[in-house]
Parts: sequence; structure tokens; C-alpha cells
Amino acid sequence: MMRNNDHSILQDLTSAITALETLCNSLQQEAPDAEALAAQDSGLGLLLQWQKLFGNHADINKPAAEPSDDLADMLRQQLARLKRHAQQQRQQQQTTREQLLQAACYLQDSPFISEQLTGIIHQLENKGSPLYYLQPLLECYQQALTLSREQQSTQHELCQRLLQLIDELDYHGEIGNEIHAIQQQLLTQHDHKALPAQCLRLIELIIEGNRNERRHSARFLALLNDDLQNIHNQCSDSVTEGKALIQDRQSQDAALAHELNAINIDLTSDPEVQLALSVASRIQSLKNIVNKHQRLQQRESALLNRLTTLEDQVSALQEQASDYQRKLLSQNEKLMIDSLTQIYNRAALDERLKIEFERWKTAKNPLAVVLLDIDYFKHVNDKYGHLAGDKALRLIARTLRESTKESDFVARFGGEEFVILMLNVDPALLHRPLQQLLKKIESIPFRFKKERVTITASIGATLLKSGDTITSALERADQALYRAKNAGRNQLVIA
Ligand SMILES: Nc1nc2c(ncn2[C@@H]2O[C@H](COP(=O)(O)OP(=O)(O)OP(=O)(O)O)[C@@H](O)[C@H]2O)c(=O)[nH]1
Repeated sequence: MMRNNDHSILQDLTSAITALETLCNSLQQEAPDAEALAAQDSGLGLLLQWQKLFGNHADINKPAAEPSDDLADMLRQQLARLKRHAQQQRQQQQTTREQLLQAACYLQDSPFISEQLTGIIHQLENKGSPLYYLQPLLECYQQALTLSREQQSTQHELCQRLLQLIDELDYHGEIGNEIHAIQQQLLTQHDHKALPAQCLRLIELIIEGNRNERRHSARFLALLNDDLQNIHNQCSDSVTEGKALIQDRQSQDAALAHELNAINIDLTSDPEVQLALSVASRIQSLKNIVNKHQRLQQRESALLNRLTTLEDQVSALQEQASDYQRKLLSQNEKLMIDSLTQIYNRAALDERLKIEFERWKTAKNPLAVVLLDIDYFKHVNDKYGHLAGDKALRLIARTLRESTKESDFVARFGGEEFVILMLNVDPALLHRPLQQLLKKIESIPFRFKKERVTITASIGATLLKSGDTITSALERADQALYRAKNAGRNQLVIA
């Protein structure tokens, strides 16, 4: 007869054995450590005791022998110990999995993502056994290290190539000096963290240098054009002169021939033969002169032809030069336009600021520098995507252009920031158009992902004051913008 007590021991033991089997199975899959081996041993010991008690074919309703109270107690203790151990094992596995997952995600953040790594992360997230993935994860880590080393050597090669290219550059003045400074940095630096920034700065300098060269060549072409015009005028004058010369000669020749003819007629009617002979010889000489004149005339005519051809060539050259100049002008215009918003860009702003600042210094007409920055634009990008952000930038730029006066200068300063130069503005009324501008932006009916979205902007503005430089005015406007942002955004601050 089985006691109630023993029956519950049997049930506990049955579930313990099931837990133990699971534990043993999982331990067999992984490289077991000393503790796991001990757990295996005790688990096996318990199995032996179980077999001693109930035989090989365990049936909880038919025990082979009745267990004593002592044995039951002992088994209960072992059972509790094993439960604790299994719990510890589970926790340890969970921690290991989390750590491995973290390591795998960290590796994935590096530029060495591989399909293998993605698979591992997927398995770990789906509660796969962590130790099983340690080896492939280590392989990924090694791969990342090798690639990192390779990247370093690529950076070194890039650095060397950059130095070679710099050698080929031929810029002078400020640009030349800065390029030289970067060259020195590249030659002396040991790590290449600054390489991307240096490359970027070099590209900016080359673009600036190019722009300067374009301006120079435009000036050169304008001078060339003037010279050609000069030559052209001279040629035209020569041709006119030549034509007049020929006409004069022709009428002179005709008159001379007429005269000679008359003398000839007179003389043939004279009886004194001697005189006739001498006059006849003079007439012959005169005829010779006329012949020479005719040849001269032919030469002059040829010269005139040559001059006419020259004039045509010069005209064609002049047309080409004008064409080239027009192309350069339009290229220059394009370099000053922001490709996304089609309003002026930073380079155009720099140039215009210099001009307006000089004008302001002499004429002292009020000049306002206005900085406008879109509020929480990162959120727009993050929530609706970069393309939606681009669309918003285009629309806001158009609103700025359409809502300001023709004489105002609107440019994209960079990112989501715009600058407006307001000329001849009434200082007492500056806030009015700017407040209206904020209202207009707020009321643009943006619609992204079928959702009505309101976008606002903040403005920091300032009027140029005596003693100002371009930088000090821009800094003051920037501080005002900062205050407008801090005041809750969609605000105007005039400093
Ligand atoms: N779509 C798009 N986004 C840009 C462009 N240039 C800059 N941005 C984004 O503009 C955002 C500017 O973010 P932040 O400087 O944090 O400013 P903000 O989110 O507008 O916040 P506050 O200015 O403080 O109101 C960044 O997400 C940039 O990626 C661009 O040409 N197109």
C-alpha cells in the first residue's frame, strides 16, 4: 500500500526527472563547465536512485520498493538543490544570451555587417542557446578586426594619394596657404580620424579656387573681347579707307587717259613730225605710268579682299568670345544656386553680404540680417522621411521668396536654415514682415503620409549697427535665433 506522502514524492520526482533530462540535454549541446558537469553527475546519481527504487521502467503507480522516510527526505533535499541549480543555469544562460546579443549588435553597428551576423542575432533574439553561437560570433569579431586593420591601411593609402593630388594643385593666396597647411597635417598626423574632414575641406577649397579662376577668366575674356572689338573697328576703318583710295585712283586714271587721248589727237594733226615724235614718246611714258597705276590698283584691290576676309574672321572670333562669356556667366549663376531649393546658396550669400555691407558702410541705409530656422525639422525627417523633409525645404524656400520684397536677398544658409538680407527696411517696422513670414510658414498645408502636418520656424534678426562687421552681425542674429528657440519656437526675436 502506497502512502500519500510517497505518492507526492513520486510526483515531485517525476517532474524533477523531466527537468533534469532537459538540463542534461542542454548541457550536452554546449561545452559544459565544471558546475554543469557536477549538475550532470548529481542528476545521473538521482536517476540511479530512481532506478533502484522503481526499476528500469518507471511507473509511478508501481514502485519496486517502498521508500523509507529517510530516503524520501534525502530525495526531497536533492530535488530542491537541483531545482536551484537549474534556475541558476537558466539565469546564467539568459545573461550570456543578452551579453552575446549586445556584442553581436555592437558588431553589426560597425561597418562589417555580414549575413552570418544577422543570422546569429536572429537566433539569439529567438532564444537560441547562447553558447552555441559563441564560436561564430568570435569569427565575426576576428573578421571585423581584420577589416578594421585593412581599413586603416586603406586610409593610409588614401592619405598618400591625397598628398600626391595636392602636389598637382597650383593655388596661391589664402586658398594656397590653407591647402599647404592641410598638406602639412597629412604629412605629420599618425592616425587618420581627421581624414574625412580634411578631404571635405580640400574639396571646398578647390571649389572656391575654381570659382576664383572662373571669375578671373571671365574678366580676361571681357578684356579680350574689348581688344577684338578694337581690332574690328580698325579693320573696318582700313577697308573704308582702301575703298575710297581705289575710287580716287580710278577717277584719276580716267581723267589722265582722257587727257592723253586729247593730246594724241592734237598732235597727229600737227605737220611738224619731230615734235610729234617727241610728244609721242612722252605719251608712251605716260601710258607706262598709267599701266603701273593699274597694277597698283590691282594690288590694292587684293589687299582690300584680304582685309575683308580678316574682318570676317575677327567678327567670328568676337562672336565666339561673347558666346564663351555668356556660358561662363550662366555657369557662375548656377554655382550660386542651391540645387534643392533653387534659391541662392551660401556662396552667393557670402558674396552678396560683402557687397551689401560695403554699401551699408557708405550709404548707411538700414540693412537687416535675418536668420530663419525650421523648428523640430529632425522630427519631420525621422517621422515622414528625408524626401518629405526635402519637399518641406523646397516649399518653405518658395514661400520665403514669394513673401519678401524683390529687393530682399533670400538664401539657404545650409540644412534647414535660411538667411534674408532686407535692404532699406524701416527699423521700427522690421517685426511686421517677419511676423507675417512666421504666420505664412505655419499656414503652409503640408501633407505627409496622408497626414496634415504643421511646420513652424523661428527667426533671429538684427539691424546692422555702427562698428559692426559681417561676422558680428551674423553672430548677433544667431544669438537672437537661439533665444527664439528657447522661448518655445515659432518665435521672432530682434536683437
Ligand atoms: N530632408 C533634409 N533634411 C535636412 C537637410 N539638411 C539638414 N537636414 C536635417 O535637418 C535636421 C536638423 O536637425 P536639428 O539641427 O537637430 O534641428 P531641429 O530638429 O530642427 O530642431 P530645432 O532647430 O532645435 O528646432 C537634421 O535631421 C538634418 O538631417 C536636407 O537637405 N534635407
